[in-house]
Amino acid sequence: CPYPTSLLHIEELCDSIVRSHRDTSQFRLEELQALRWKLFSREELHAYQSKSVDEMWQHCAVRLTEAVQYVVEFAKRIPGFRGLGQNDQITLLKTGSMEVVLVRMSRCFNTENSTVFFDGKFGSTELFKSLGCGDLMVAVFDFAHSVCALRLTEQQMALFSSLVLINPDRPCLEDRGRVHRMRRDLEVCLSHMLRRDNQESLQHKLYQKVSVLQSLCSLHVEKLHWFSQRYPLIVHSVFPPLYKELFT
Ligand SMILES: CNC(=O)[C@@H]1CCCN1C(=O)c1ccc(Cl)c(COc2cccc3c(C(F)(F)F)cc(C)nc23)c1Cl
Repeated sequence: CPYPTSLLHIEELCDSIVRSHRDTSQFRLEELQALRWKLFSREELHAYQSKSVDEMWQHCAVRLTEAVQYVVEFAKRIPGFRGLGQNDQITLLKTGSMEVVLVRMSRCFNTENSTVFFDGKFGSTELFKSLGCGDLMVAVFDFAHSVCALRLTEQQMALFSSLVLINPDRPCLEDRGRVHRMRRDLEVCLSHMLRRDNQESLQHKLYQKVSVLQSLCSLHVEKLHWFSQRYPLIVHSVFPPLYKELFT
């Protein structure tokens, strides 16, 4: 059959996704590099650790919601996303936005001391002790570390993020075929870019990361559910509406 997607279309698609990622990445790499040795003092660490569970969850939820909003903006700029039905857009974001937040967290991770950028400085898992879910934090840090180890360029990160979002296997999609066609074009983009970067070996590593992400995020949703059971008021009153819409 004729090659359905012209090379020009693929190059344009790559460029627009890289541009969207750059315009919606919340923190510029240069900023994060400049701050990477700004660590929390023992007093600051102690202050976070003495916060109550609900206070710390609330603190994180505000940041995660802000990050999700940047991911929503990124998704809206992926060519074809706005052409999907409203329900399918919500379905893809409901399940994929936290996964992209996780992928993006790797940009804010310092593998030399296993710290992540949070509240303006870099902190270790110790910082999140009062959340009461050490296993989730260890999993979040390990994943960020493993993505960091791939040393993705911003272009590769952009395409990887779009592949995480445009997933035709998500449950209850109405027009699965349309998502599948978008996904196929993005896969052609990624392999085109990796060939150009002479890094084809990265392809299967990235697809492996996608499956790790899905298991990790089901753990997250489970934790979030546990938290909303224990602190229903917080989730229903304080959690910003988008967060509630996407994660409850
Ligand atoms: C540069 N900073 C960042 O990128 C992140 C994302 C947006 C803002 N932000 C942080 O400040 C941040 C950085 C690192 C960490 Cl470990 C955290 C805490 O992360 C979480 C605490 C509670 C629940 C989390 C859940 C759960 F369970 F809700 F799905 C899921 C994810 C993935 N992270 C959770 C946060 Cl909130």
